[in-house]
Amino acid sequence: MLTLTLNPAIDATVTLEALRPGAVNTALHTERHAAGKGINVAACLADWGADVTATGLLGADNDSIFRSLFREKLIADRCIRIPGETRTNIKILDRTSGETTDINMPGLAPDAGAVESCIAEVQRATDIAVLSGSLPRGVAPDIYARLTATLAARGVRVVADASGGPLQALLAGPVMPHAVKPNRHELEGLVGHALPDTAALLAAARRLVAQGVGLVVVSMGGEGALFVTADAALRVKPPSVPVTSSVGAGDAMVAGIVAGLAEKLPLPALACRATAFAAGKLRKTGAQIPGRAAVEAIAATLAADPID
Ligand SMILES: Nc1ncnc2c1ncn2[C@@H]1O[C@H](COP(=O)(O)OP(=O)(O)OP(=O)(O)O)[C@@H](O)[C@H]1O
Ligand SMILES: O=P(O)(O)OC[C@@]1(O)O[C@H](CO)[C@@H](O)[C@@H]1O
Repeated sequence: MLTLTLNPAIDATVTLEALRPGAVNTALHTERHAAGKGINVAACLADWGADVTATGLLGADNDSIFRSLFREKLIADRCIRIPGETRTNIKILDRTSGETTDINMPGLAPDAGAVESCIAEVQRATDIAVLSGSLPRGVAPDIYARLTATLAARGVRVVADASGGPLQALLAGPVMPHAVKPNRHELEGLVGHALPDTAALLAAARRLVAQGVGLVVVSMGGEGALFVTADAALRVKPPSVPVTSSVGAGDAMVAGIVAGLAEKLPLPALACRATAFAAGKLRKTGAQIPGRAAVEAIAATLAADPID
């Protein structure tokens, strides 16, 4: 399996006792991780034991943290290097409220040649390709739609985790992805209005399925996720686990979906596995899951309940 991250990031996580805007805040602790949505998915899949390739666009001037991650987790590095530094995104963890504040930078502006080289790397995918995250400046919003058309024509299943214009363009495109994982906010952005309850989220997910998306997973943070196909709609409530950082929980869930699809799991088992991947990640900062046995143990405690 292969993941694409056109706009990766180094996540600088800053832990504070309590965030006070407008004041001098003294950090308790800081950590830096190689990240970005597709890189996070690759890291979780590698922890699961999957054979995974990461491609995307990395700034050549600060790629050592990514090289270390790829080496440590045995992820095949097919990322294109471009001049400059990969962006650093700030993640502020407030210990008192438990909330995270994200400050995401725009990232590098790659030239057309680098994007084309990256597109060529994506075409090496053989089974499942994960297209994740925002696009760097200057990249056309229909890139995920175009990639999906060429990948699907070769029988590669596309799993997409996008938002805004790239998600709109993907779902307006001629070929639907195999699976998408919008969070509540991303789905609201797509349909253009609030989705205040489960019934509204389910109706929006069903419209995407009717359009041809095989599996729509709507993630709802601490409220769990909906898993919707043409045949079934399930809800999985997350286990109650201590949350160190929810950054990348959605990416861990995407990794769990991919692992489930790769093994052709029936929908209830796939839904529990994806939720277990996310729960396993929550204990740690950075995209990582605790390993196969621990994730399977979490999944065994979960239930996928039909909804309608
Ligand atoms: N506070 C939490 N408590 C329990 N489970 C959580 C919590 N936050 C997230 N999860 C689990 O992780 C899944 C994905 O989370 P979420 O909906 O926040 O994804 P996301 O918005 O895509 O996240 P990100 O962009 O940070 O990766 C949820 O469906 C749930 O199973
Ligand atoms: O700019 P994007 O691609 O939307 O989001 C980037 C990002 O917030 O997503 C990951 C968490 O999902 C982080 O590792 C990273 O900083």
